[in-house]
Amino acid sequence: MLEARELSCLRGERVVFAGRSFALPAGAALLLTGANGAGKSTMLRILSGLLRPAEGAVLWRGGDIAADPSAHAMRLRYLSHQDALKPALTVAENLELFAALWGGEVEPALEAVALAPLADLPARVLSSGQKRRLALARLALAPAALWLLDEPSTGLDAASVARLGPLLAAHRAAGGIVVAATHLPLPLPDVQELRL
Ligand SMILES: Nc1ncnc2c1ncn2[C@@H]1O[C@H](COP(=O)(O)OP(=O)(O)OP(=O)(O)O)[C@@H](O)[C@H]1O
Repeated sequence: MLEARELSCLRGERVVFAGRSFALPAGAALLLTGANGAGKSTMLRILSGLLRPAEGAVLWRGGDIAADPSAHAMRLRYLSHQDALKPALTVAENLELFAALWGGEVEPALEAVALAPLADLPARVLSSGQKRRLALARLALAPAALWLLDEPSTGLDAASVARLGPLLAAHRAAGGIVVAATHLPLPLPDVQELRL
């Protein structure tokens, strides 16, 4: 369903990676691993369609994602390094912004990341791990075929990492695909690895 075909990426004059290919069927998961600067975040940006590869193509169900970027944007959830929260809005209001775009219920999404008790706090007072959990709550709002996750568990305590397990499993059981860049273990069984 998601295919990377002979992807190469240049940053400035430097080749970050070249000739990388993989194919992921419905329900599959891929871990992007490698040293700092190896190109994990860059690969996620290419898979999201935000960055064009120097060579190669990303295909969804056999069609180049570059042919219809807005259709690709609609099918994905891209969680970058930044949590992209509005600090003055409450925890619930931050999620309502995304619910207005994608649909879904705010309360169960907050419960999925154990943030329901903090729903009325302004996002600016959250700890860094709580901010990450609020970003992750977007995944629980409404289904999307492709999750691209950049270091999803950074800053999370052990219980919060464990809570990612059922979220990821439910997404994959419904045919969703996950690609995650990480240095840390994730609760993601039956996962392929691409070392960059
Ligand atoms: N906008 C840019 N202009 C030039 N070089 C860039 C740019 N963005 C990233 N790079 C370079 O591309 C390479 C890959 O960066 P990337 O962020 O993808 O690495 P990473 O594997 O995610 O690293 P980390 O483990 O530190 O998060 C790095 O050498 C980085 O300096």
